[in-house]
Amino acid sequence: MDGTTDPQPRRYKSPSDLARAPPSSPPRTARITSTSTTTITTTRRNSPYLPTPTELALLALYPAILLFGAVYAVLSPTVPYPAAAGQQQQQPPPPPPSYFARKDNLLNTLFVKRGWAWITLAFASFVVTHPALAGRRRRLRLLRAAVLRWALVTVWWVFVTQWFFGPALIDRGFRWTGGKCEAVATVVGEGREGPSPAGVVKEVLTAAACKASGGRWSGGHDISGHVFLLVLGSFFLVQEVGWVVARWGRYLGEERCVVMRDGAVKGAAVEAEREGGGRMEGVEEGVGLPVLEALGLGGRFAAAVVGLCVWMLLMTAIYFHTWFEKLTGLLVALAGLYVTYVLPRWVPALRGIVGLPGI
Ligand SMILES: CCCCCCCC/C=C\CCCCCCCC(=O)SCCNC(=O)CCNC(=O)[C@H](O)C(C)(C)COP(=O)(O)O
Ligand SMILES: Nc1ncnc2c1ncn2[C@@H]1O[C@H](COP(=O)(O)O)[C@@H](OP(=O)(O)O)[C@H]1O
Repeated sequence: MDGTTDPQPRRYKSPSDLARAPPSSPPRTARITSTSTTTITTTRRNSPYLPTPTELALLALYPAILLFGAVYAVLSPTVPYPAAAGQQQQQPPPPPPSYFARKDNLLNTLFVKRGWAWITLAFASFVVTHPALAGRRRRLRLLRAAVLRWALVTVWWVFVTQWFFGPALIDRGFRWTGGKCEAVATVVGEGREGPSPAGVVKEVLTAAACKASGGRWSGGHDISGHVFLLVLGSFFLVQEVGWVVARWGRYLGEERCVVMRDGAVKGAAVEAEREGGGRMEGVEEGVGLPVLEALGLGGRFAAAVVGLCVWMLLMTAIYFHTWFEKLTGLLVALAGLYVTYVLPRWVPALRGIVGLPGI
């Protein structure tokens, strides 16, 4: 079809018409159609302020898993509900209803408890080996931005679970909501060991220190660290691997949109090409490859790590915490993901530093 001879009145807006619209306008579903004498490519314009439809569909899996776990825990006769309630009673806890309800299950001790190291390893093996990230100039630029995004999510993981200028945010949140370390049996440490009356409150600032001193961390809102880490880590890998492979193999007909410095809204690839970095020069083509092959070894390793995260998230959803603690774990992870992957789409200065995966 020749785009120059169109007797019909125009039913669509041109890219420049759409770009001129104020950035605060509601998410658009208009189609941008660019024509040449030989091909027509159609791209859906998405809001730069929100994840794309595919990203939203993937993100929706997380609350769906948490909801499924909560419903399963209520309906299953073998799962005591709420699972965390056992921690609040003096009696010995009931036997675990399944292997994965045990805190010492192998996947928990070897995978989740070292979760950030696994996620980092999967990410590193993908970015170092995947052919889509080849090409001299491209490689350096893409690697630098990818490592900066890794640093951003890693800082968020550190602040939330490990250290935030003192106790981590999870520990601070627990104390802000009235939580305390109660002595339950014996006091260990400070050179003495002996019985301590149950219920005595000890001045301890972190869950780990409380546990180490033989106390029980109780009374506050305990954001689920597992839900936080598993959501943050798995979606980080989905972003870093997914966009690179999807663009390389042209699996997705959708594009992330970005706000340019002049306020115009454009497809992310258009911006990259303008700056001379979007074309995959010197990069082996991935079009037509089955997805498993296109992922490469590093991508398959990352996919396996994502699979384990999803499985362990389901186990946490069924056997641990209250639904509200799991919900806050999810929200805190989503906040970090938004800042790393969506904020740069509408803040050009930030995009100039951390870039977008695959662009
Ligand atoms: C991306 C960088 C590219 C550089 C390439 C270099 C290549 C390096 C190759 C491999 C290095 C892999 C090791 C990287 C280390 C990165 C730093 C770490 O992640 S070390 C920390 C490991 N620890 C964890 O992962 C702990 C995870 N656990 C938790 O956060 C918590 O236990 C919990 C939140 C899951 C639960 O809390 P709890 O109180 O209930 O236990
Ligand atoms: N999927 C899972 N498998 C095993 N244990 C889990 C788990 N999810 C959460 N837990 C345990 O439940 C407790 C609270 O988890 P979190 O706050 O990280 O979500 C932690 O116990 P411990 O801290 O005693 O190991 C953690 O190990």
